[in-house]
Amino acid sequence: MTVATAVPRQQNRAAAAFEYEFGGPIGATLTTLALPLVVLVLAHWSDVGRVDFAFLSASLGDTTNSHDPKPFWQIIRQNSVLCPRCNDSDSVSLLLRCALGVVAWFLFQVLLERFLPCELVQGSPVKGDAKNRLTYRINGHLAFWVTLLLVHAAWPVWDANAALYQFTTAPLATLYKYYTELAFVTILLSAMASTGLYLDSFRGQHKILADGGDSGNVLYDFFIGRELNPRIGTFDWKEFCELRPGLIGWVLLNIACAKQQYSVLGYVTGSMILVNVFHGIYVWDALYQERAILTTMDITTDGFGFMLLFGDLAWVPFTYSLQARYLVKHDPNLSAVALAGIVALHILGYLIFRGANGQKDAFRRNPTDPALSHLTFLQTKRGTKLLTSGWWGMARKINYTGDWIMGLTWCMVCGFDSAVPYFYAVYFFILLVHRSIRDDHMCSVKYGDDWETYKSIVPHRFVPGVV
Ligand SMILES: NC(=O)C1=CN([C@@H]2O[C@H](COP(=O)(O)OP(=O)(O)OC[C@H]3O[C@@H](n4cnc5c(N)ncnc54)[C@H](OP(=O)(O)O)[C@@H]3O)[C@@H](O)[C@H]2O)C=CC1
Ligand SMILES: CC(C)=CCC[C@@H](C)[C@H]1CC=C2C3=C(CC[C@@]21C)[C@@]1(C)CC[C@H](O)C(C)(C)[C@@H]1CC3
Repeated sequence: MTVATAVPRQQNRAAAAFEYEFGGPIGATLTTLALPLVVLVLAHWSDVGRVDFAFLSASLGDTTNSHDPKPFWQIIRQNSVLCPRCNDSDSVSLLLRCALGVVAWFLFQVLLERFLPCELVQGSPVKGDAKNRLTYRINGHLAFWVTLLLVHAAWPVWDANAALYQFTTAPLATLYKYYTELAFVTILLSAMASTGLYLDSFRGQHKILADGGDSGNVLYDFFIGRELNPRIGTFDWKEFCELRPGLIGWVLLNIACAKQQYSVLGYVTGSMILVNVFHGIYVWDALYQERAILTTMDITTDGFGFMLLFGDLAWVPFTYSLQARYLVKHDPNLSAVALAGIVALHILGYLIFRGANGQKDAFRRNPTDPALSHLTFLQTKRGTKLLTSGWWGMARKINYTGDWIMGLTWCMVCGFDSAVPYFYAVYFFILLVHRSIRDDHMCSVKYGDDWETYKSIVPHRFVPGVV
């Protein structure tokens, strides 16, 4: 059987047009402009608890917004720093305080990454070159716990003897109060950082470009990312941004929402506790398994551009915490039986997610691991093996299915009174289907006919025997 030799795009560009994704330059540009607005509109909708366009009309945003300061769009419309008639000193100082807070948060996580004890782990061969492997500092799990400890202990000491919900007046409630403004500032700084990384990828010949990030179109390359592994010394921008400030910030925003709910209702609801536990487990798992990210497509294949940087720093913390923000003022009053059923479904999703990702990561790290000796695989011309039994014999992307089931339970725990919390389930479904198509294409290029053989052995993508 002859195997088609995949020719990297650069060598092949002269022969064929560049293979754009995400709708090419126009799609990438529209996405770049639209996503930040989606973050801010979702922050408003989760606060008012419904799909609401009043802030677009003459009437300002929801006047029942109990938290102060005003929602972002009211600042925009009322002499904010972005308006020529700016004379509201409050909005200027607020946005500046938020900018300082976001930068301080990022640098705090950098310090933890740099100075906490770490394990040095080799990444996958860069673009398949076995002689070129990067070293990563793995200490995200420790950074997670050190952050939570400091955030809750560095201010008035949290009285461990107090009832579970007798929170101190820690600044987490402030974090919630400035949520929308923090999102706006984070988006702005992400765009600035993306621009810097984009321009930096033109400096020096040592830069290794991602296959998909060198189209020559400035708008597309800015979105998708030119450089594969942007680094400052041993500091890896892509791995750091994907796992630290955004994920850990997400947990802090959730806790801030729980504290805010307590200050509004006088107690924390079962749904709010569950959302914090579900999301906390998800982030903890990602950091506990930090090394597993080194074999994912974001690290091995995708460039680091606005999409990933904005996704890591703004989209994840401020969109993934929507359920917690919604629950601050909207208690679905779910019964214990309903909550127990949601917990059972979440456990099922987690077992599939962790089982599949853990099996593939262990197999990639050591295919001869005795614990995996019961599994069958396809030896490919590329040199790597493809699992054809176990989780990866059931469906080609069963890890996505487990992840989506967990995401669905995050929505369900908010009840069924509003569509707003279900944004995540819809968005995530679209993202995972699109991602599976991208990965299928990349594996087809990597493995040629062997990938077709694998697909004949494992014909279904998400649900065994179904789809
Ligand atoms: N919460 C969120 O927003 C998101 C979560 N995720 C989650 O991240 C996790 C990782 O997903 P993702 O990064 O997309 O990549 P995957 O973990 O799905 O890995 C895909 C790669 O695995 C390898 N592979 C594919 N099939 C096999 C097989 N049968 N045996 C061995 N290796 C195989 C291939 O790489 P190679 O052969 O070159 O090693 C392929 O490119 C998923 O659980 C997903 O749900 C992902 C995106 C967003
Ligand atoms: C719409 C938009 C801005 C898209 C950008 C996509 C990013 C939000 C996601 C791309 C891949 C991601 C991963 C995770 C979070 C979302 C992004 C950045 C992840 C860190 C979540 C936790 C998981 O355990 C994970 C480590 C497997 C996962 C890696 C991919």
